[in-house]
Amino acid sequence: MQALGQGGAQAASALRAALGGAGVTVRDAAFSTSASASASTAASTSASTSASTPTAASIAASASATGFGVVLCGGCDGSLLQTIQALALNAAVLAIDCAAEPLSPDAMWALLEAGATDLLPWSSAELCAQQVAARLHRWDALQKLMGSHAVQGCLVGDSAPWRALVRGVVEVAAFTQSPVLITGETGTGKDLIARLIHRLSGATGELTVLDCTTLSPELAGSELFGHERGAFTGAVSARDGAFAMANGGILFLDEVGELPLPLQAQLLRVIQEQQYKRIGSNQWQPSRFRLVCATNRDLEADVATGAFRADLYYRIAAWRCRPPPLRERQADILPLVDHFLRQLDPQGRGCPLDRAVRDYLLTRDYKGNVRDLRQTVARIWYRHTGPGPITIGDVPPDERLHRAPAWPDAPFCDAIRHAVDRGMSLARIGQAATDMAIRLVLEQEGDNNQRAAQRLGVTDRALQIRRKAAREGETESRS
Ligand SMILES: Nc1ncnc2c1ncn2[C@@H]1O[C@H](COP(=O)(O)OP(=O)(O)OP(=O)(O)O)[C@@H](O)[C@H]1O
Repeated sequence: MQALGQGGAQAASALRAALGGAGVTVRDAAFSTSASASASTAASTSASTSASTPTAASIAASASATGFGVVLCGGCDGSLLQTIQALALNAAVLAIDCAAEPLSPDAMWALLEAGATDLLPWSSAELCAQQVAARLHRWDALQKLMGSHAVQGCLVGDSAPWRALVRGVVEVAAFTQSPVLITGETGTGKDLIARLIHRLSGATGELTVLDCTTLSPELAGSELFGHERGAFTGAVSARDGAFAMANGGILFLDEVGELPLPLQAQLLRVIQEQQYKRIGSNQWQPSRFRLVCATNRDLEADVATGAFRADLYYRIAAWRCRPPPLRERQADILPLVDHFLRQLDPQGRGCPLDRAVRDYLLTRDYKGNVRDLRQTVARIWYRHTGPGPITIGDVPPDERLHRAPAWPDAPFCDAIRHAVDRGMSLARIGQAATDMAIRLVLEQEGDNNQRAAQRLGVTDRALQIRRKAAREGETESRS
């Protein structure tokens, strides 16, 4: 372990040189030296994200594309966490622990929570460079895939929770062979995600989809295992089952939570042994498939009650993902509306919406999530005729029942009444409402100032100033 201290700049410089040897292009090498003995050294891959703090020496370097950062940490303090937070807004950040004493687990978690994507211990410049290079190349490949038509053309959405989900899905699909369990409410895109996993997995075989709700006990065996001719009455010819069809590809078990217990046992055996027998045959047939399952049930609760086998659950849930419901990613509503309108338009151009329709679509409650939104858009589109934007009159009469209640609504009035009764001034009430709105939107947008400002209808700079004032206000009230 090399302590950075006063040698921080040299260590960063050695790493920078070694990164060149490991195939990473260092784009910028602006140093600012450490002010303290236990200096942190920050290396960022993007010139625009180079940052130095009073306790950090920094270099800026570049992997290949933009958007990667490497931060050498000689300790962990508030200013370093702020540096990482700032870098993480625009870059995937790799932190390297170069402290004389290894960072404590709490400090490591703090770095990850501040936005570091990964954390490595410092060993030597050469080994670190290889580790950094491997991660940057992976992140670069991941970023390219995320921007590819295969992903962008099918999964619409740019909100922070949606992007985090897609990043995880793309990574597990393209770089592992892990089974995937997709859980989530109806209409959140589980089926689309399964199809995306198949496209990115590099599997040569087909995507075989089996809806477990349609598996009747009488037919399930044949559906899964296939049968020989004459195996039972009505088996006039031999037939392949799902395990045969999925060989070399992906078996997608939709609504896996509905699988009856006896079939769960049979499925487990096939997964473990990677072979099966057709009904009416004694011969084992090999089948290698990747398993992707989806359900809107709480399978862990089903395991607890015994409705779902624990051993099967841990087999199918090696990697889990949960597409968030639409209410947790409202920023995706209008892009989805636009996508569906272009799909509906025979010319593929889509159609603008007037403000009232936009507001209606943004505030409506979508119990069926994206499917519900798509159907709503289709119903409005079919009523629309002639040139010009879609107007509020195009919303079908029965749809209007879903209109969100007028705002400010009763809970809002109650909250204000409560504040007034407690003797709050107008200025204090206004400030609290503004601070709350900012906090909520920043949470939803993963602390991205630019997107939050856009949603709140203020400039980037204005939001930064407000946030700074709020932080200063908090510090004052604490002291
Ligand atoms: N991110 C998205 N981008 C574009 N279309 C989407 C997206 N998410 C869902 N959809 C569309 O919404 C509809 C429902 O999606 P999907 O069938 O994948 O949901 P699901 O979660 O599998 O639903 P269920 O649990 O009811 O089977 C589909 O028409 C799908 O194309």
